[in-house]
Amino acid sequence: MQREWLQVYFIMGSNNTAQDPLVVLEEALKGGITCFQFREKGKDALQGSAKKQLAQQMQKLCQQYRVPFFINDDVNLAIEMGADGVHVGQDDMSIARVREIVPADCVIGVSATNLEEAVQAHKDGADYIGVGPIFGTNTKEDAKQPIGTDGLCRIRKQVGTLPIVAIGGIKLRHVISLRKAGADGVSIITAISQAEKPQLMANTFWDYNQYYS
Ligand SMILES: Cc1ncc(COP(=O)(O)OP(=O)(O)O)c(N)n1
Ligand SMILES: Cc1ncsc1CCOP(=O)(O)O
Ligand SMILES: [Mg+2]
Repeated sequence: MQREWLQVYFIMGSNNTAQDPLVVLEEALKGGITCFQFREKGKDALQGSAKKQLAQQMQKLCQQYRVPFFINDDVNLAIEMGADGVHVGQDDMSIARVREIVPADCVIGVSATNLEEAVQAHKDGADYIGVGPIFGTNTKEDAKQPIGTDGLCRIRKQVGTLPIVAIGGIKLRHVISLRKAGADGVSIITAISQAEKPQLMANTFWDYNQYYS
């Protein structure tokens, strides 16, 4: 995995926008997102073939723009579709089991909500960790307490050069301080999926990251 993939890591499912999610994704891709995660869960989330169809359409768009396509939670769907990566949390399939069943080149991302989980995910061989929530978020109902930029800093000090993406309540104004605290990039749902102009917003996230890189 290239660390740069984590710079502007956009996540979305059909319920994160009032618009056509494919239109929003294409705008975000035009704006320069560096990775995309399909996260279809929560209220009114698509199931079965409807979920798979949307995933396939999104994967195709990502391929057109040469942006890696990851899947959240659903490791079997990721394998079936040949996704570039899969993201699992503390309550999802174990890293060891995921590693056993995915192809060798499939990236495995793991969530860490605190220092202990981060250190354990590093030991267990995660390719990157998603650290957060950093700030308060309304997007994830079961989100843990925000750990702030300080929490991120403490984790960076314990995991060496392991790639880290920060997540949770992230807006443009947070990018520089999160990069300074040791994140390789930011993971965003609402700030892009509900932006008036998703392309412009994605592009500004990209600019801020370039400023730091
Ligand atoms: C990049 C990234 N980081 C963290 C998460 C959260 O994963 P998880 O804790 O499993 O929660 P859900 O997203 O499944 O509700 C993520 N999806 N992506
Ligand atoms: C999936 C996830 N994991 C921790 S916070 C979060 C939600 C992030 O969404 P937003 O960028 O809208 O706060
Ligand atoms: Mg999960």
